[in-house]
Amino acid sequence: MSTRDANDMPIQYDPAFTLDERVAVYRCIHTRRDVRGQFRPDPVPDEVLARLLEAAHHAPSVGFMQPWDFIIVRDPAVKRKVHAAFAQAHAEAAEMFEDEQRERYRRLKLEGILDAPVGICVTCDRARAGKVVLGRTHQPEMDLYSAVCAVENLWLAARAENLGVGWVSILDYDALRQALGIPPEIQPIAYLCVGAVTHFYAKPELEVTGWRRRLPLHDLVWFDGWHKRTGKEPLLDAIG
Ligand SMILES: Cc1cc2c(cc1C)N(C[C@H](O)[C@H](O)[C@H](O)COP(=O)(O)O)c1[nH]c(=O)[nH]c(=O)c1N2
Repeated sequence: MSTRDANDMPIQYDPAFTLDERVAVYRCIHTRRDVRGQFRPDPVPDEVLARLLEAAHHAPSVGFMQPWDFIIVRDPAVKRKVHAAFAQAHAEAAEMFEDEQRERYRRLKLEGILDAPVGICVTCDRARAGKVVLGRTHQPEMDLYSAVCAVENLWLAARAENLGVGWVSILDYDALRQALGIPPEIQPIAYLCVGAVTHFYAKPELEVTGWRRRLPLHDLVWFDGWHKRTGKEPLLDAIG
């Protein structure tokens, strides 16, 4: 079998996923969880961390911009700075909810910054590929979305490595910049707590605690236009 196309471009030699591989990919997607309170202190070996970063670095990016950097946080003193930034934002956030919901918010565990053996901050260098970027000409925020794609790749790879990841976004960007020495022109995207876990929950914690339920996919699918559906589409039956 040729490994080059008619234009001499290299092609994938064995492109089809086997059934087992396909099952594994979907299992990874469906069992990935946001982990907050179940971290174990065991260090994450460098070769595993390297695989997670490779996975992140192979995410799609607008114009192949690869706008990300990855700050690895292991020093407890640095983690404490990030945690202080979280505590400040968390207190402010609680005030934004009303009455009974505020109390419920306060009871939620929403980060594992000090418990997780590693933190990874994913950032976005918005100027990395110059002023005019292929694919970003009309949607300037595409570089930010690209960095988020890297986060998701890392999150899924971590699940496949049996590691938990928790995204902490209850953080003021400038406070996070200060804690990690991130220059002002670099946009922090995600602070991720990463590590081995005691267990993965079967469902999102926000679902189990009654904060919010998973919406039926059936109600979110439309055809050939916003909010168009006859109700007889076989795809909707297939979704269930
Ligand atoms: C952009 C973004 C930002 C955050 C999150 C996610 C994403 C995508 N999530 C996790 C979020 O609550 C979680 O993904 C959903 O509740 C669904 O649960 P599973 O991820 O399926 O376990 C999250 N969780 C948390 O405890 N503290 C946080 O600050 C955040 N921030």
